[in-house]
Amino acid sequence: MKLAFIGGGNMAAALIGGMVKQGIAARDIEVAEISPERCAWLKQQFGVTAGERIADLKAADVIVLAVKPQQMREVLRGLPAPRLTQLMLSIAAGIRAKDISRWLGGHPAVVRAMPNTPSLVGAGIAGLYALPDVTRAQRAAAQQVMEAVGTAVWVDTEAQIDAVTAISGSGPAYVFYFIEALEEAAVELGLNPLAARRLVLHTFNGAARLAMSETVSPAELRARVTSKGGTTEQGLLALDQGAVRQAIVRAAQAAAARAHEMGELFGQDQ
Ligand SMILES: NC(=O)C1=CN([C@@H]2O[C@H](COP(=O)(O)OP(=O)(O)OC[C@H]3O[C@@H](n4cnc5c(N)ncnc54)[C@H](O)[C@@H]3O)[C@@H](O)[C@H]2O)C=CC1
Ligand SMILES: O=C(O)[C@@H]1CCC=N1
Repeated sequence: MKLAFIGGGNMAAALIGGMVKQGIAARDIEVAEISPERCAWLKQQFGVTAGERIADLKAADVIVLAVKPQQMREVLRGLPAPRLTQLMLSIAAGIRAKDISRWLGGHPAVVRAMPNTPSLVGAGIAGLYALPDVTRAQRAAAQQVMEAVGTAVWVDTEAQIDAVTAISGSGPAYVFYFIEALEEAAVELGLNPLAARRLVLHTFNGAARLAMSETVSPAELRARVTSKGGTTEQGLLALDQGAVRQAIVRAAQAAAARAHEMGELFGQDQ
């Protein structure tokens, strides 16, 4: 499968890096990226072709739209739309499939994907949504692209892509935030920064792996750590006093609301 990326920023690099690591040939990936420095970095890092534009866009089986939501309209309006028939796979937050289709002169083959940056290490999770006229083969191609770097799940309504954006698209940032905070605490408690990082990262990795391997709920796993009258109980009490659970729920709600808002703001024609 030949892939053309439009935009070679952070998320595109996570996808491309993950694909190359999984054995997808770098010669099958071409990137259109307006920053010459970024092009040089992409070439050097992954061995892919990168330049201001894609020499033969028609030759790509899938075109991955990986620019910022606010750039999408202008970028799509600049494509030779009537000559393009292949699948457009947009990873942009908020931007609706029908807007992408309209900006491409009524292009029917649009799939929205919401990946995340752990794709770089083959541990991504992506949500997928297809316009009704997307063929079975095109749906399979979209899924294949995302599964090259992790797992993919189809959602039934486009609004659910905003939810996926808030949970797993933005999610790694919430996790990194928690990691940063726990590392800070470790250092304040007297551990050296190197030891702090190792303890925290292994704790996250171990807890995530345990949760994925067990059939019991995270709540049950938490209960198994929490000895009556012990240390964890005091730690969790402080989290509850700080309303951390509610803050996490609010964070996801705020991210989903912004995804919806970006769709409204950047999906308009002027
Ligand atoms: N960063 C993340 O974790 C995730 C990002 N996304 C989506 O991916 C898209 C890209 O996000 P990031 O990679 O984070 O942003 P970014 O700013 O790192 O990447 C955007 C890239 O597009 C390039 N660009 C701008 N105009 C262009 C044009 N006309 N032609 C070619 N390249 C152009 C920029 O130079 C930049 O390198 C966004 O729509 C975002 O919503 C989706 C899931 C996760
Ligand atoms: O922050 C953003 O808008 C993008 C979408 C999901 C993750 N990053």
